[in-house]
Amino acid sequence: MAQLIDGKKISTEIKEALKLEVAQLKEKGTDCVLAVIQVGEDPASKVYVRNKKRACEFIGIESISYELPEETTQEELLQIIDKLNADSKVKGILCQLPLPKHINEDTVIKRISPQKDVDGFHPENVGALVIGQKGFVSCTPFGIIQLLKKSNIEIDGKQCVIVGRSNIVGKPMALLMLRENATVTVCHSHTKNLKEITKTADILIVAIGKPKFINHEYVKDGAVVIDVGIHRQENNKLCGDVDFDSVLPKVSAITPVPGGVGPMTIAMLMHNCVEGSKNY
Ligand SMILES: Nc1nc(=O)c2c([nH]1)NC[C@@H]1CN(c3ccc(C(=O)N[C@@H](CCC(=O)O)C(=O)O)cc3)C=[N+]21
Repeated sequence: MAQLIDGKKISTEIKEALKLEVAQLKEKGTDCVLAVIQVGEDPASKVYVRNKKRACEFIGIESISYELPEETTQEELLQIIDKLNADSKVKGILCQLPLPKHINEDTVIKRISPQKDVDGFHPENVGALVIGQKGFVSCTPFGIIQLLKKSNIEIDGKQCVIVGRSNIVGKPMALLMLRENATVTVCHSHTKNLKEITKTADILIVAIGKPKFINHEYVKDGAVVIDVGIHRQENNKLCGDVDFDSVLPKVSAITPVPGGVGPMTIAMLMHNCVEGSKNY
């Protein structure tokens, strides 16, 4: 029987530990304050932002939200970021992606102070990850490492295949798995013979943004499968990039959607906020 990797449960344990830590920080006079900026009306973003605020409330992190209209100019957004950078009370700044097309995401990410960049998207934090220095690590890949460790899944020496090479998941994921001594292969839209490569994976991490793309033909017997995708289907149910029912008989462990990677992303965001608050 395959092991179901319970992201909901593991994320709750992490949040409970953080709650204690935040209370201790408060006693010492340090408040954790997270600023969350959302521009426009993307419905999926709204759900995620709501979940983040809930997590903050649970842990005792104060969240300040900025819900800005779609027409907000880049200059206006940068001014808000400058103000938050300068506000010593604010320990973390998160600007929900994607941003409207008239705003340059790279410019916005760069403007957030690396010391408050709890998403780990700033080039300084990404660079720190590359060379193994301290810095904020992107929450989704960081959460996946925690899921594997807390599920007692060995990473050292294992063959890890990552499908997807985005800046926020695929690339940092590859670096983190490398740091854990896995042998890492990154596949993407130009990869030839994808199935043959994914079938070599002891640990297969899928972040491609296509519903149920990975079926049993892509998976080796006994593999561990981590599904980063999240899609709302016509019947209103959520599914991932992996065809869960198709691969289930083959895998030794797998993350469900929902209740797998998603809740861990939020838990690691909270972790980063608390870590960031300690630096003040
Ligand atoms: N600056 C920035 N930082 C992010 O971390 C960021 C972002 N932009 N843009 C979008 C992605 C996506 N993301 C998710 C967070 C929580 C769930 C989550 O809670 N998922 C639940 C279900 C949620 C639901 O009901 O729809 C689950 O999988 O169980 C999913 C996805 C954060 N992102």
